Amino acid sequence: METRQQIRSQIRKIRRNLTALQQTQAERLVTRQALHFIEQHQAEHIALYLSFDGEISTQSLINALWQQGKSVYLPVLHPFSQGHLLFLAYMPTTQMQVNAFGILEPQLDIRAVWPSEQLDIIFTPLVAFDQQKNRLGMGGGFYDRTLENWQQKHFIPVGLAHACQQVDMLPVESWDIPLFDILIG
Ligand SMILES: Nc1nc2c(c(=O)[nH]1)N(C=O)[C@@H](CNc1ccc(C(=O)N[C@@H](CCC(=O)O)C(=O)O)cc1)CN2
Ligand SMILES: Nc1ncnc2c1ncn2[C@@H]1O[C@H](COP(=O)(O)OP(=O)(O)OP(=O)(O)O)[C@@H](O)[C@H]1O
Repeated sequence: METRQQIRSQIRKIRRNLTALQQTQAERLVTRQALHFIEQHQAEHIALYLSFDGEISTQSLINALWQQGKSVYLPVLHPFSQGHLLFLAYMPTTQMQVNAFGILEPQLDIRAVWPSEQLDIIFTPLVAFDQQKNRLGMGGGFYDRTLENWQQKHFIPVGLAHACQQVDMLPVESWDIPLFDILIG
């Protein structure tokens, strides 16, 4: 069995090599599915992420949600609680900055912090997933911590991924949290 680190680097490489056309088509497919999922669940407060490293793009989904008047949130690396995320409101006017991983995130503003318990859906990035909806991320454990015991919380965690990110079986660790669903572009 391959190690988590081997799977990460393999899939990240494949993902980075998707063509612009493949990326655009996947974005269109996943946006349609996500809008349908949001409508089904009557979700109003929705956490997304800004794509990097070949991740399926969330840009057209975010634009559609803004048009519908939904509230969109993005993850921000917690300033002192290492390995934890905060979720901040994201609007077209939000001031952005580049974080330690080179990903754009809202500038920390206490007034924009939204408790994860009050989110309806958390759409998560992921590197690899399997049929059991196990999720392998970038390796920081950020979403594992956020999603801990999600069944007892209000929000639903849903992964967004390219089809090429699916693997037969992920080696699972005790802290890994299976997702409610994964939408494949
Ligand atoms: N778009 C997006 N945003 C996200 C995540 C994500 O996976 N995707 N995260 C999900 O958790 C958090 C950031 N987690 C990350 C963890 C590791 C690396 C990373 O690139 N690590 C480098 C080496 C480490 C370094 O540069 O210090 C690498 O593996 O090449 C990036 C993001 C929060 N925001
Ligand atoms: N709920 C948790 N509580 C404490 N530590 C955790 C928790 N979840 C994960 N960790 C720690 O975080 C580290 C990274 O975990 P893992 O490799 O599963 O991250 P990942 O799922 O790939 O990343 P991410 O969730 O950020 O996308 C592990 O060393 C693990 O010990």
